[in-house]
Amino acid sequence: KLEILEFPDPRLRTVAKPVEKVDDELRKLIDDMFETMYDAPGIGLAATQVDVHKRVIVMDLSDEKNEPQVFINPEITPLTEELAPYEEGCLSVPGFYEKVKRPARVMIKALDRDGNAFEIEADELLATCIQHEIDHLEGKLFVDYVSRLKRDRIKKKLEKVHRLQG
Ligand SMILES: O=C(O)C[C@@H](Cc1ccccc1)[C@H](O)SCc1ccccc1
Ligand SMILES: [Zn+2]
Repeated sequence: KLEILEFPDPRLRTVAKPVEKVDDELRKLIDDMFETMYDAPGIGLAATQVDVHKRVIVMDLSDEKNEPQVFINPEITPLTEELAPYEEGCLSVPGFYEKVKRPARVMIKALDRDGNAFEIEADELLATCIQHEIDHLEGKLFVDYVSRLKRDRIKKKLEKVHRLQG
């Protein structure tokens, strides 16, 4: 299992670099990310969250936890101006949930775990989750979409928890 960085850790603000080579070493990272995500548990995880600054995302939205999806060097294009709200959480901001509005339908182009290019259209939870994960690769967190006041309160509460953990 890999350790998940927690807000306000400045390493979460790193902009991830594109993957050069989809090789066995990268596939080992991907497998470790899936193990970490399923254990958390979560439905998505970006490499940034485990302090690896490469453009790699893993996701599994299925109830049975048997539909793993990998997005390497993802590119996203909104397909509508319509925004859809969702009560988002984040494994890097444990215990906090805030309403975030994001484009309701997006096109995603990425490489899969074998390095093959693919393109999918996403809506609903898939659209929300992939946009949340791509934000991580840009060093952005869902708390960046709430007021400074709310964000500072969340920061103070988590800093206290981290102090108590020693
Ligand atoms: O990136 C993460 O931290 C994992 C996120 C992914 C996510 C955030 C917001 C909306 C959808 C997905 C979550 O912590 S995974 C936990 C979860 C499970 C079901 C629905 C929403 C979030
Ligand atoms: Zn997150």
